Amino acid sequence: MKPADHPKVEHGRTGVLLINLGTPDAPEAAAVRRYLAEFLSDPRVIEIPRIAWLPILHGIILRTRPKKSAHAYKQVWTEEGSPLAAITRRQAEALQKRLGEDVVVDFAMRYGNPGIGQSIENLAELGCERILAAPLYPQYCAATTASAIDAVFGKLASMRRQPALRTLPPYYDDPLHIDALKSGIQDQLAALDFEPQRLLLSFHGMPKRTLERGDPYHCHCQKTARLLSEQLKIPTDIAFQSRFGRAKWLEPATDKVLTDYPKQGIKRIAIAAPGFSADCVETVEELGIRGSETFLASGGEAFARLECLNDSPVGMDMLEAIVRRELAGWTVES
Ligand SMILES: C=CC1=C(C)c2cc3[nH]c(cc4nc(cc5[nH]c(cc1n2)c(C)c5CCC(=O)O)C(CCC(=O)O)=C4C)c(C)c3C=C
Ligand SMILES: [Fe+2]
Ligand SMILES: [Fe+2]
Repeated sequence: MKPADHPKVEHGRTGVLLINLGTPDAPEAAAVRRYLAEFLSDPRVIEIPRIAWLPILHGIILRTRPKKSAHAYKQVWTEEGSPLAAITRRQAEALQKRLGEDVVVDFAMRYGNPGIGQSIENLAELGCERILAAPLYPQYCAATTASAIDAVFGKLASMRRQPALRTLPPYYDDPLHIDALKSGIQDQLAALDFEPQRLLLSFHGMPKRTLERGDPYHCHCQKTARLLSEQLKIPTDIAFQSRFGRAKWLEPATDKVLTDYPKQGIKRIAIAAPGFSADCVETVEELGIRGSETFLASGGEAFARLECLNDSPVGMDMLEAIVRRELAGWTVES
């Protein structure tokens, strides 16, 4: 939201900045290349010494991947743009309505547009002297959460008049989050009148060495999955998707699990992605299109991809509650 679009400019206000990963501006190779160049140059994402990584990135990856990824984005693109951008915008609009005019809610993307720096400037221009930066990643990961927060602090480092800052902690095991996931899954299964033999919880993968170096992401994913499966009456499994590069990634890999299920007599499954607060190319295309094809080609018979919490009422109830909790003592009552 630009300052001019917002009705009131006052001082002493509070801003909430919802942050997600980011997405290309268009489903075309050139736009995907710009986005991937920024994303994959981030040392929080690729932890290989720059001198070794940059020639691979520019010499190989950015020459081959944009075309392939653009094909995936084309299949999921909507009238409102990339699903991730459209849903994050709707989440910000819905939260703005719920929090009222004392708070200014905006959203930003770690890579691509709207950028974190510009969004913080806009909030400051609107008179926000206190900002809650809320990376919408339930599980903490240095590649996602820390990178987003680094960018927030990086912007503040360039400001003469800094706002006060709070950051939303990870909410992977928050009962409000587990409850919302449970309702989202149960409601969708009921609407589809579908009883899966197995529910696969697919999280975005990470190189295995990040776990060995102490990143809590893997533990956070395991805990979300365990708490959720304790609440549901369906047998669940966990898997990690979206492998990238040659290093060993967290296992088991989602595509391997989907190939193996039918061999074990598991032919009716649902798949959910509780590591994503909004549907995106990784859930709609990788799970919903390619994952379904893999499972059915391996002998599976029925496959349902369940949507993320997105801006659903249960998802927004949860987001409103965890945001209000962090704003306590600022301007809105918790
Ligand atoms: C939810 C948490 C995420 C983690 C952890 C994560 C790690 C991670 N990702 C890559 C490489 C790629 N990820 C891509 C897309 C993508 N990743 C996440 C989230 C996490 N990534 C989201 C929400 C998205 C979707 C963006 C969208 O526009 O819809 C992509 C781009 C798509 C593609 O080309 O396949 C890449 C590349 C690495 C290397 C990594 C950990 C180090
Ligand atoms: Fe990713
Ligand atoms: Fe992917």
